[in-house]
Amino acid sequence: MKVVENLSSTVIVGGIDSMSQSLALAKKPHIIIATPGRLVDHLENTKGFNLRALKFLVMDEADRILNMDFETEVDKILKVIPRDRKTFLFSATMTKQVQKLQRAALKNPVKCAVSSKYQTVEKLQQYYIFIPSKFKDSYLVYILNELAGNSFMIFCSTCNNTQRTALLLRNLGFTAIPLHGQMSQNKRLGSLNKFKAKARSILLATDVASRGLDIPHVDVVINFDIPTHSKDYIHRVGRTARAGRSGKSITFVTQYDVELFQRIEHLIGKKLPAFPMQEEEVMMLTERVAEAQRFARMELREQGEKKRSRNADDDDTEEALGVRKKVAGGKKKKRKAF
Ligand SMILES: Nc1ncnc2c1ncn2[C@@H]1O[C@H](COP(=O)(O)OP(=O)(O)OP(=O)(O)O)[C@@H](O)[C@H]1O
Repeated sequence: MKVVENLSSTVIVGGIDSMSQSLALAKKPHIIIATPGRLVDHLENTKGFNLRALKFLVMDEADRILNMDFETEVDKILKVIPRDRKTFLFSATMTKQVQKLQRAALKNPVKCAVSSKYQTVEKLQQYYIFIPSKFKDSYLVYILNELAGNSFMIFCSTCNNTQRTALLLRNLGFTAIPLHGQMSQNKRLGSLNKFKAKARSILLATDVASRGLDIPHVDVVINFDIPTHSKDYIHRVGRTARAGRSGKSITFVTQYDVELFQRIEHLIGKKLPAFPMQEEEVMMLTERVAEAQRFARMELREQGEKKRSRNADDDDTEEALGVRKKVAGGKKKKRKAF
């Protein structure tokens, strides 16, 4: 209780404004919320800043932080904080590898779990579709039309595919916006805010958005590219059906993804039903989709060239040049366009 009463300030250390962060840290805040890399940067470069008085270390999404991706950063942080502290690890999925957990340097650890196996919430209706890889885009458009009126998060495996798919959908009149690691912090926040404010109904993202985002109005999660690590499935579908609400998830399974999908079903201990579809209706979309694919490729190329020539990050599809107009005859079409 004493700790809570004494809390006077919190600093969030993320993004790139290092100077204002340094000023905030100089005021000796009680709570610092940071990514490991940014924290190490301040520990090494911000005069007078240290963590010698630290009492509590909290790792949210701990399995990710203890992963080898953050090895150097976490090791550096653990070296400069007191051994005598309380450490809390949180995550919907936790690594079983003792070796990794040992890295958090726990003493007499206590584990609290809401379930002994990985479970998704009851109000989440989970489906899969088994389709040929070459028709993925057409099936996506079909599903978006079928479930029109909902808010969607669509997960792709690469930044490039996220950007391409966003352009494709925009060319077809959907209000889609991308979010991925090749976008600047400002652009990412911009995308997120437009989606949060319901100004855009489709957020396309890499796994950068699979954890931690709490946007209550997400109705449907689509795994357009199946997650390679099955635990990521749990985090991705957890973006919908939050806090007692209901939601849907649809996982695209192509001829190349069967094994990964079986691993997901094994992990969640469930056999998923197929999402009902009218194949003939999907096939009727292929021509329009092929045209939009062609323009999306052109836009992607134009954006790449613009970026190279200006060396700027021009990564928001909303700034795509006039190619979209050529598809839509200069007018922005409404959703459920066909
Ligand atoms: N006890 C509660 N009663 C009602 N709503 C709650 C309660 N606890 C949390 N919530 C709400 O549930 C939502 C999800 O909470 P939170 O983002 O903390 O979950 P989480 O476990 O960190 O999720 P994840 O790590 O998967 O992103 C939030 O909108 C939060 O306000």
